[in-house]
Amino acid sequence: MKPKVVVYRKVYDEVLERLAEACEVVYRPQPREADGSALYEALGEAQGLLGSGLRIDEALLERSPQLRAVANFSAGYENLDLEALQRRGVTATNTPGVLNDTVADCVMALMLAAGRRVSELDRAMRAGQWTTSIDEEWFGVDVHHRTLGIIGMGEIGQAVAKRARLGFDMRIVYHNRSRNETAEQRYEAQWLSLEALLEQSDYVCMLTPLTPQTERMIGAAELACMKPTGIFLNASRGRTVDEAALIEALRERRILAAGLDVFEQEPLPADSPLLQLDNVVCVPHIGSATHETRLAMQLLSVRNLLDALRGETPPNRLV
Ligand SMILES: NC(=O)C1=CN([C@@H]2O[C@H](COP(=O)(O)OP(=O)(O)OC[C@H]3O[C@@H](n4cnc5c(N)ncnc54)[C@H](OP(=O)(O)O)[C@@H]3O)[C@@H](O)[C@H]2O)C=CC1
Ligand SMILES: O=CC(=O)O
Repeated sequence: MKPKVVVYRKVYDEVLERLAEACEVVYRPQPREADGSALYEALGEAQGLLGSGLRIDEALLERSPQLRAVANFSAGYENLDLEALQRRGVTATNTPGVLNDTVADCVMALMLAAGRRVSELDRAMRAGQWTTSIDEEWFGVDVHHRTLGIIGMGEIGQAVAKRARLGFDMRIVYHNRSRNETAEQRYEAQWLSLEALLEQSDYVCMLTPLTPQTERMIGAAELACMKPTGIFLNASRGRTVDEAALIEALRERRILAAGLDVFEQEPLPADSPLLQLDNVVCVPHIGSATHETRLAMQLLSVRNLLDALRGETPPNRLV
């Protein structure tokens, strides 16, 4: 008998077709902000679960006694309670790697847009404000030859460092718990303490996973270490930053600008002060959101799930 697999997010047809070759597929796509309750009835007989973002913890596992494998199609996996999964012998996987270049492109877009004020000036033009030749009021700051500080020099961090070093002649500094020799050799990246990185960088980019150690790693004290001309970028998770402190620093112009792909609450509430600040460029968590990359992530999650259900070790096993 084919194992029953519940898919809880919208996926490409090709993904459903691939799954259906080996599994009985129950397709229950629900928006990311839904609480999962519409899914619960399908979970009773599920042996596999595929999607991203749903909190998978003891309470959900309690409802899914047959579950053997959980496949996240995302690099981040803070939605998974790995200890609970391990206790129950459920294999869990994510999809790192295939999205590195796409997320790094998005980080560069945020860096360029924040530095050169692309969104703000686009809004000004549309409002009919370009009436005379432009002066200093609309000038931005350079990206090339500046210092980029990457907090979390992992797979995506290195893809950002490559673009910044080889394409924009930037100096790369980074902060990890351990040294990244590849980044040091390939991109002349220099390890710094967090404080030194914040003090020396023109652009600071957050790219750690969300963990108990990185939650609110950037708060008022850290933002105060940044240059007043510094630009803060976040493509990790919103909760790695104290968003209220960031808003305050941007509002008071204690830092110059920010480029944000991720937010404490997603979707970002329409009344968020971030949306009122001209020195903020926001995009709605689109780091990996191209068709090619989303399909690659989903197909990798299918491979992970099928391997796990066959009793083989999947390429991206977490537990
Ligand atoms: N915006 C988006 O759409 C996307 C966002 N992401 C986010 O980016 C994150 C990173 O992805 P990826 O590059 O693949 O992950 P990696 O695991 O390859 O890299 C994470 C890096 O963070 C460092 N790190 C972890 N904990 C700490 C800490 N406490 N202090 C300092 N550094 C730390 C690690 O180094 P060390 O262990 O030495 O400390 C590692 O170098 C994901 O977890 C996800 O949250 C991912 C994809 C898309
Ligand atoms: O945020 C996206 C991810 O892949 O993680």
